[in-house]
Formats: sequence, C-alpha cells, structure tokens
Amino acid sequence: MILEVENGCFGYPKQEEILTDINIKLEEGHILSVLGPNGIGKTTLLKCMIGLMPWSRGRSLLTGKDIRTLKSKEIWNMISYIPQTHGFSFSYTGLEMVMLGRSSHLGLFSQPGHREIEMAEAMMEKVGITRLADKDCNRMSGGELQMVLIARALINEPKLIILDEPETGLDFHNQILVLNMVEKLAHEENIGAIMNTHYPTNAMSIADEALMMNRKGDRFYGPTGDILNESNISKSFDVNVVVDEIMYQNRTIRSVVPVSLA
Ligand SMILES: Nc1ncnc2c1ncn2[C@@H]1O[C@H](COP(=O)(O)OP(=O)(O)OP(=O)(O)O)[C@@H](O)[C@H]1O
Repeated sequence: MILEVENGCFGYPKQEEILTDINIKLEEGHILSVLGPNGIGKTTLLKCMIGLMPWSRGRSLLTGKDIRTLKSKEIWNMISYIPQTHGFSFSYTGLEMVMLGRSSHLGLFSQPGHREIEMAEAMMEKVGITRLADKDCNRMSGGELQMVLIARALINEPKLIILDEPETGLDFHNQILVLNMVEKLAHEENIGAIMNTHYPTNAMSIADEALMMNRKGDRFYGPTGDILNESNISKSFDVNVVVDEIMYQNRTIRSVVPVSLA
C-alpha cells in the first residue's frame, strides 16, 4: 500500500470540521480521483493526506509508516505534488522549472549541475515538451504549463503523484494529453496517483477508485464504476445527471451529462 489514511479529520482554526473520518487505501499503480462541490475540502484533503497540513485526528501512512515520523526529505523523495496552477506566476524557463523537481534529492547547499540539466532535458523529451525548454513559464498556455509541472513532478522519480485539478481550464486535446499521461504513469510505471477533478467523466476514464464528498456529509468511496452512478452524483452536486455508455472502437466509454438542477 503506497498511502493509507486512517480516520483523518480536519477543520481550519475557529471553523467547523470539514473533513471527518476519512479512510483511504491507495495501492501502488492505482489512481484515486477525488470529487465534490466547490469548497467541500478537496484541496484541503490532498494537503492533509501528504502531511502539508496536520490532521486534527487520525493519520496518514506512507508505505506503511506514519507520515509524521518521516523526515521531510523522505516524504518529498517519494511524493510529487502538483498544486492548482491558475493564478500562479513562475519566473523560470521550462527547463529550470523541470530541474526544480530534483531539489529534494540535492544536498542543502548543492546547486543543480550537468546531471540535473541532462535529466531535465531527458524528462522533457519523454513528456514531449522539448520545445518548451527555453520558454518563460509566465508566457506558457495552461496546457503547456501543466505538462511542464508534470515533467517537474516526474523528474523526482516519485512513488506517488498528487494532482490538484490537473485538467481544469484545458481544452479537450490538452485534457486528454494530461489524463493519458497520468494513466500511463500509474498503470504502466506503477506510480500511485491521487487527482482532484471537477469532471466525473474524466474520473471514470482513468481512475481505479473514487472518493466523492458532499455537503450532506456523505462520503462515497470505492471502485470508480460503482461510486460514480447517477444517484451518488446527483446527491453530491444537487443536479440531475444521466450516466450513459457509448461504444467507441471496441471500448466502452462511460459519460456523465448534467441535465438539470435537482
Ligand atoms: N487557509 C484557509 N483558512 C481557512 N479556511 C480555508 C483555508 N483554505 C480553504 N479554506 C476553506 O475550507 C473550505 C475547503 O476549501 P478547499 O479549497 O479545500 O475546497 P475545494 O473542494 O478544493 O474547493 P474547489 O473545488 O473550489 O477548489 C472552503 O470553505 C475554504 O473557504
């Protein structure tokens, strides 16, 4: 098991608890998608899971060890976290940004050298973004920046990758590019992935498990196909939806269409 959460609870100071008794088990090479309405606590959950914010009760285990007992270098050698990118400003070139992903492997006073440059170049080639090496991150499109951040996450050689809404704001082409990349990493390279998303159809297309939260306090958790049904989605987002299956090139594609407010 790469990551387990046992009875995780969290509330911001002077506010009601927003996460109560969260239990998750993520196996190596599995993708978990986290869904729920705006403000329900998805980003907070990701941060608590990996020790960026402390659970008020409960705990996270990384490869079986309580994350609070691990040194930060041990944690960040294993986990790569890609936060939401909208509104961020990064004054680095693509290559510099990817190299930053090696920081947790470098000593406190070490500078990145030839080896890190070569690794960053190789990773950019693998992800198909060599053309972005010299481009200023502030001038990249949302899709370009997301792929650079994925390359930055991968150069860390993580066992677990955490993505906060990686496909939000991207066009169809770039959404599929990002989703294919996450699926390949998990299902071919055995890296665990946890992904917040606002798109149930995207979760259905790549995630092995889903956790869906709602304002009534329900926590739907289990295999994606079982969890993302019309009833649960409707209860979580207060909309009526149709979940349908389409055959395309001998593949069954499940799709969610919101049809009206509930
Ligand atoms: N630093 C903070 N201090 C106090 N409250 C916060 C803080 N960060 C977030 N919150 C609140 O906690 C709740 C959960 O926020 P969070 O960002 O985790 O939700 P989310 O499900 O990721 O939302 P979205 O789908 O809109 O990205 C919200 O009500 C938010 O206003």
